[in-house]
Amino acid sequence: MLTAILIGFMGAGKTTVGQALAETLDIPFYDTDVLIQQQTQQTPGAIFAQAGEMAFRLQEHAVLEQALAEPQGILATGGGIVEQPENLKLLKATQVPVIYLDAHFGTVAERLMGDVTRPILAEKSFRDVVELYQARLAKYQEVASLVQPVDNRTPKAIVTAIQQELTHV
Ligand SMILES: Nc1ncnc2c1ncn2[C@@H]1O[C@H](COP(=O)(O)OP(=O)(O)O)[C@@H](O)[C@H]1O
Ligand SMILES: O=C(O)C1=C[C@@H](OP(=O)(O)O)[C@@H](O)[C@H](O)C1
Ligand SMILES: [Mg+2]
Repeated sequence: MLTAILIGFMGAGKTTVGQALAETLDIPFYDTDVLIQQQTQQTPGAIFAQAGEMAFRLQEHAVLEQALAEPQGILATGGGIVEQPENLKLLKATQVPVIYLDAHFGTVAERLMGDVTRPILAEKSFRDVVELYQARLAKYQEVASLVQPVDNRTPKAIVTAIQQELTHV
């Protein structure tokens, strides 16, 4: 079984913290975006541009199911994992701790400013991104079994806090 699944908005640090946590625990690291890229030979940006968001979401659902079947590891998801009701069902049903990396909007906005690798940002106005953040917040909270605040904390400090939380699960 996986040790933890990280969820949260773009820029919360799921990929960064997930990788560091997997290294610390010496177990495999999986990231839905990387799995999609490996299986399609296309970046998320290219899939969004050529086939559209729904094609990306279908791939994302498929790799989530695959990753949930892995015998061990840490899984970082994409921020939009909560967009598909089927994914919400999977995340609620799993015995794997689902950790919400909780970042204030200001934190992610600062980190994502000027980012060209996230297609969702390219398509949306600032106002739309604020609305998306607000709409997704409830969904992250709905499926999370643990919440980890990440504002003004280093990835290392967050990894340590998650390790402590996991020992109490
Ligand atoms: N705790 C942190 N403190 C400072 N910068 C961070 C932290 N976590 C992530 N970052 C930076 O924020 C950006 C987004 O991180 P990333 O791990 O890609 O987030 P996500 O996978 O949630 O979209 C990267 O440039 C990363 O280096
Ligand atoms: O929030 C989203 O809809 C997305 C988040 C991205 O992952 P990160 O949350 O790791 O940036 C990536 O899956 C894709 O660009 C779509
Ligand atoms: Mg990521």
